[in-house]
Amino acid sequence: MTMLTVIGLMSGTSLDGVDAAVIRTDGERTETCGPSLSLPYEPHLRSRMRDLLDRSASLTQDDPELISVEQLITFRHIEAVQQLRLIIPDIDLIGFHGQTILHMPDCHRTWQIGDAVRMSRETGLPVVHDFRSADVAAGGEGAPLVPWYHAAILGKAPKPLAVLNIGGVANMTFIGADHTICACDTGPGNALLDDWAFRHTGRACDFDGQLARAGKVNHTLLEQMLDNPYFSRPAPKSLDRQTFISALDIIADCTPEDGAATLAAFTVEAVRRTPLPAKPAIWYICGGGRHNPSLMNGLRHALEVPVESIDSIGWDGDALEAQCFGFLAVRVLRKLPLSAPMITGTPDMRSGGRLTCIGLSPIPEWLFGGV
Ligand SMILES: Nc1ncnc2c1ncn2[C@@H]1O[C@H](COP(=O)(O)OP(=O)(O)OP(=O)(O)O)[C@@H](O)[C@H]1O
Ligand SMILES: CC(=O)N[C@H]1[C@@H]2OC[C@@H](O2)[C@@H](O)[C@@H]1O[C@H](C)C(=O)O
Repeated sequence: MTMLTVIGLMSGTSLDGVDAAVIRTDGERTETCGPSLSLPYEPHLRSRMRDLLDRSASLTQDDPELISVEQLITFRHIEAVQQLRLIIPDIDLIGFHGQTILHMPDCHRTWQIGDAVRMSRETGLPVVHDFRSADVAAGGEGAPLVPWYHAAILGKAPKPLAVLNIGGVANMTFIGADHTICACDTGPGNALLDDWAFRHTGRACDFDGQLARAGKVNHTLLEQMLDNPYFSRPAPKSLDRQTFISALDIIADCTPEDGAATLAAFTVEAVRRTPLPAKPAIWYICGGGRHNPSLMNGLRHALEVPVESIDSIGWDGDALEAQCFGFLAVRVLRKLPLSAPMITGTPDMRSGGRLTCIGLSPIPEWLFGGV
């Protein structure tokens, strides 16, 4: 199979910025991972994105604020591509996830913003995007999609294992001794903690878990948060960033420290309660939440098996999601599955994603000829 050099781009539910990574892959194997970077969104843009999330269910495509925010985040993604191309000029393809502003798989709706036409025009590269729509249209959860990548990169690691990505929302991939996969969103990741920290400290997150460490978990309020059928529902299942936003009301009267401790415990306890086919021998943690010692210590205590950063086995836990959307972009070109019953809950395996290619001349043979 032809190996392509791809830039993967992810703007996650933390709303913190764009993660971008170069990967050389054929959509089944990864030959090398190149440089990666993160470009933060400036605080005003973050707050405009938050406002959009609050009214996303009633937004229309022609909403002027939506269009304006979409252009700003697209511009930031283009900057990320330009910076990576200064290091690796020869790029074949871009995998552009965009920013999720709404995720309602029960209504067959999921919505990622990001202007793929502009991305293709300004970079002169083919762009794969809209990774989730075909899946929800087919009755799937539309997320998580990263298990394909976890399975590819951890093929040789001893099983059973689990990978936990702590982004705005947290999601896990379980890979059994027989290599079967089970995957789902576990519950909140950092998003609630970020919102709480911002409200009380003006900082974008509970930096190094300092607030949570200084507080006490309020177990009564924690149980109230966990009193939700989501946590006993079997996988596959997925979440919108805002699903558990009422937790912030539940802890409204807590001190900033106790509120943060209780939210960190919420993230951890949701992972502990996730129904799994077997107990993993080890959990590998990726995503920004692994930088928060309150979350990592909580997980180590709750899961009773080794809990390690995925960096400990040579992967960059901050770049993994961006690499994943580079990997998935090649799967889209090759029409390999993005959906599967055990991952997103579709009735069968199927491909997805869309290709946008503006003004490319000549069109490379591998693009439509099959890679
Ligand atoms: N030093 C740190 N201390 C505490 N939290 C941290 C630290 N560094 C990063 N984080 C957390 O990680 C978050 C960013 O994580 P990440 O980049 O994985 O999110 P994301 O890309 O939005 O993920 P997803 O797409 O999975 O939702 C920040 O919003 C913050 O909460
Ligand atoms: C709808 C959506 O954007 N979901 C994201 C989000 O962020 C984490 C979690 O919720 C996960 O389900 C997914 O992202 C990862 C990259 C995925 O699809 O695997």
